[in-house]
Amino acid sequence: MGGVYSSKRIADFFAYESSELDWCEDNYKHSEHVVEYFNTISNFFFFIISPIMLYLMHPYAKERSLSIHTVWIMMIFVGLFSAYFHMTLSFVGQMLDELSILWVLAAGYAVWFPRKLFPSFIKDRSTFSKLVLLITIVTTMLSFLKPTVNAYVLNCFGIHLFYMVAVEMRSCTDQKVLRLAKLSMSLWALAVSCWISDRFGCSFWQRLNFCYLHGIWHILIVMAVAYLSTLIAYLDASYEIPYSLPGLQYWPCDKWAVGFPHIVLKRMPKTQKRC
Ligand SMILES: CCCCCCCC/C=C\CCCCCCCC(=O)N[C@@H](CO)[C@H](O)/C=C/CCCCCCCCCCCCC
Ligand SMILES: [Ca+2]
Ligand SMILES: [Zn+2]
Repeated sequence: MGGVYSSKRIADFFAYESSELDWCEDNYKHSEHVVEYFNTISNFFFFIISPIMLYLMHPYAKERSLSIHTVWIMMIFVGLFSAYFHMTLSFVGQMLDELSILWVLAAGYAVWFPRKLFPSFIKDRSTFSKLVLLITIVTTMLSFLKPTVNAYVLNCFGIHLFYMVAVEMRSCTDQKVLRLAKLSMSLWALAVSCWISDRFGCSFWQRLNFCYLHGIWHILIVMAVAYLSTLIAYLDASYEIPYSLPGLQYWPCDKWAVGFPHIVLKRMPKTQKRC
């Protein structure tokens, strides 16, 4: 590790195009200060969707635990670092982008990983969260060893989440929940196809003069996370706070085919106890 990094100055790690990664979109096409213009501005969706999700999740987080808000607060930083990365294609940008994704995944696992799936030596969520923290710190350090593999490792978490949802849905009969699961899985599959196609099929897309698949991935993945996090939060609420009678609804209108999914608590026990 020392051999790779020691001969470089700090400024080199911040330099434009110092990352080994370069996405399919043409560099400096629209601005001399922004390397990949569409890939940069497509992160705008993180700044729109994150506050909406924070707002929609609030009644559930208030009842369950306010630490749940960490996930969508950290997603704002993912958008920020991702925009910085595509603006500069710098090594620091790449690491900030990838490590912020790692830490948001860690936050998600710490707050939502089902208790019934905890390893047998773990008794409560607080111990599980400490274990997640330890693994995340070690993984953060390992990520500097071979930065080019980081993105593939991160995508493996997507596969794990997909698998967990598929297993959970096998015993589910609620049509609203099944629909949400199908939507999140389809969005994720579409997003990953765009990511892979941009990475490995660039010459084909260049011939078609359409090099925007990575930007489209940004938009689809943030939507997939919005759908998935609500689904997981709903399953969590059904196990952990069943007395609050959680239900699923779409915002702004439940009858529309598309919208932001969120949890409604039909009974607010904490408030009732005080009366
Ligand atoms: C029980 C656990 C619940 C955990 C829920 C938490 C979900 C939040 C997870 C991840 C956030 C993803 C953010 C994507 C950021 C995009 C930035 C980006 O484009 N970076 C690229 C470089 O520009 C980089 O190459 C991308 C690397 C791959 C990242 C893969 C992330 C996995 C996302 C999992 C999404 C859920 C899929 C739903 C399945 C049903
Ligand atoms: Ca490029
Ligand atoms: Zn990106």
